[in-house]
Amino acid sequence: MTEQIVVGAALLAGGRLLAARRSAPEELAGRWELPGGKVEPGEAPEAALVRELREELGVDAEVIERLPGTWPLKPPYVLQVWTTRLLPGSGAPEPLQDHDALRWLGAGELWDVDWLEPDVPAVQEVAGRLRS
Ligand SMILES: Nc1nc2c([nH]c(=O)n2[C@H]2C[C@H](O)[C@@H](COP(=O)(O)OP(=O)(O)OP(=O)(O)O)O2)c(=O)[nH]1
Repeated sequence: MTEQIVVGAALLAGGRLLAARRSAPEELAGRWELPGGKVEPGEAPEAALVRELREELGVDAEVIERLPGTWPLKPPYVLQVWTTRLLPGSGAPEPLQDHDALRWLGAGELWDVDWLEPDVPAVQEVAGRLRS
């Protein structure tokens, strides 16, 4: 089966990471993730990220760089993560779609939320960057 990419955004601002709490489906609701979603056919992953951030959070963002790693989700999906930042003039993120809460987490707060398991290595990678 061909892998299908789910893109996740490590949205960074002022040394903090944005975490989003899923509102659906039932088995994922209440768990925290990096905002993002499925790449559409013919779409570049970076473009999918920008689109998903606009749809889900109402923000204008840009992609900075890919975090090393590809993490398995429910087949055929795999998670890949990019650091991103808000563009000047963007509004603040709001939980418009798929989420019912957002939190900006500082370096010492990254593990205060119940991340979906596949996100844990990505958040560890971000943790190293926020400390340095
Ligand atoms: N967006 C996102 N999804 C994640 C993460 N970690 C993780 O296990 N997932 C899972 C949850 C979902 O089963 C799947 C992504 O689906 P999604 O519902 O976010 O995708 P989408 O916005 O494109 O929605 P749809 O087209 O299916 O309605 O990957 C993560 O950090 N971000």
